[in-house]
Amino acid sequence: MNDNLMIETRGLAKTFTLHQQNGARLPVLDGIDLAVARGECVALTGPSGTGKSTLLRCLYGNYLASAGEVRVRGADGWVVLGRAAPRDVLLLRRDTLGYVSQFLRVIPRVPTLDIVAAPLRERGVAEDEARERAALLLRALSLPERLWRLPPATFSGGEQQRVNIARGLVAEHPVLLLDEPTASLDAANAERVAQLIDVARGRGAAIAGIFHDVAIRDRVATRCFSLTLTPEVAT
Ligand SMILES: Nc1ncnc2c1ncn2[C@@H]1O[C@H](COP(=O)(O)OP(=O)(O)OP(=O)(O)O)[C@@H](O)[C@H]1O
Repeated sequence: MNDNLMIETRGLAKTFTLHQQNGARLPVLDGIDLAVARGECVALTGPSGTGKSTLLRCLYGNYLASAGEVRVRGADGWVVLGRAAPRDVLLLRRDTLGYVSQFLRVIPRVPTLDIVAAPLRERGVAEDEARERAALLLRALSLPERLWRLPPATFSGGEQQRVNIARGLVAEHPVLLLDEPTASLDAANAERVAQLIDVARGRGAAIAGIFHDVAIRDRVATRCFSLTLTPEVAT
């Protein structure tokens, strides 16, 4: 097996069962074999509704596979997400799997700097160092320093997205899952995020992401993984 592989899916399928719709079944992913190695940034591509976000959520363990499996290389070896104990999935998320969703989940009254530093503190990094590293990232993302002491609830969409990215990148997880990390950003800020993605790849992170903006995708992705509509959805 390739020593550099960090994520692997084998025959992954995901079908949603819609309980509110008389149990209607919606097949979204089928037979997905995806492998992402250290230093790669794989862009998930395909038309709307082909399951790009669903695939990312399966890789994070938010959605369980209907068939096949998702494996992630944790600190102590491979973990099969569907079979792992909840505690092991939490440890994997703390130490290995970073996820940057499109929108920041705002925690009332917590200042921006603490929101960004939290993943480091959860891993036992001392308060001062955690804040220093958080500040470095916020500076790299050009978030004005006057905002760092404020909770981000009232920030603009682009400011909130940069806080979210800083929080997702700060712990330098070996695997990064990025769901449209530049969707709300102007070109200059999108380029700053692209530079941070390059830095993460440079330290050996394995990255899978959704980048609707073709220019950004071409800028950051080392290759594309294309999804197509499953036959049942296409008809
Ligand atoms: N939790 C869910 N329950 C039921 N159906 C879902 C759920 N999540 C996603 N779907 C369905 O799965 C399909 C794929 O959705 P998904 O968001 O993964 O697509 P996508 O390729 O990321 O789309 P887009 O490019 O438009 O964001 C859609 O038809 C969606 O309605």
